Amino acid sequence: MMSYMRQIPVREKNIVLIGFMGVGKTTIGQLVAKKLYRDFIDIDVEIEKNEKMLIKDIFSKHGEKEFRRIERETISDICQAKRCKVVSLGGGAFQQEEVRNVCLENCIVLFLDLSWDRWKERLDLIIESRPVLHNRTLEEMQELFNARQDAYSKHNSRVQTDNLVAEEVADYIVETLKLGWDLYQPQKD
Ligand SMILES: Nc1ncnc2c1ncn2[C@@H]1O[C@H](COP(=O)(O)OP(=O)(O)OP(=O)(O)O)[C@@H](O)[C@H]1O
Ligand SMILES: O=C(O)C1=C[C@@H](O)[C@@H](O)[C@H](O)C1
Ligand SMILES: [Mg+2]
Repeated sequence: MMSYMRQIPVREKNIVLIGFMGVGKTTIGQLVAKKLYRDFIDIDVEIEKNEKMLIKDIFSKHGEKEFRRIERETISDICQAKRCKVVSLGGGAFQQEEVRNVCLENCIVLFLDLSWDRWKERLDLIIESRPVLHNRTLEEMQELFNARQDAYSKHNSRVQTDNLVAEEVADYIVETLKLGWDLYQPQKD
């Protein structure tokens, strides 16, 4: 018997924002959702709601490995079960192959790209609530930033955000969507 792949129509696909911590996934995701009249889901917020704990407390009480398990399952469930959402991932989520696969198979994955020099200027805004940055020197943060770029390169489209405020990035995304995406199909792992 023939089996058919269940195809999700492009306009119903969730839009997933990826990129390093602090590039603006949460801020811009909220704006894009509003402009497209879609619901917004922030995976970090979802995890904190479900676990009734702050992420930094999950890290300190249960460790990063357990956080990554919860993160992977949360993303997998949402990306397969939901449609028409704007979803912002946490900055480390795309390091996991299973997360990359479920997002790229079911959603439109959009990479928010920010240069290291611009990122450094945001450090004070985010450091307190991002346990992954704690106890790291600036050089070690840069190593992490560089090491993660390979995973972020698996996307359907990229926005360079260095010279744009959040509202401008969101407008750019919405305009591009209206005009029709120029989507790449990244190589599978
Ligand atoms: N385009 C932008 N220009 C200037 N500041 C921005 C921009 N986007 C976000 N910010 C600021 O940078 C900080 C981090 O943004 P945000 O929390 O949205 O990042 P994130 O990518 O969701 O991080 P994480 O991966 O840790 O969840 C916030 O204080 C936000 O106001
Ligand atoms: O980049 C990371 O590894 C993280 C980013 C945040 O969004 C949170 O998901 C958590 O603090 C880990
Ligand atoms: Mg965020």
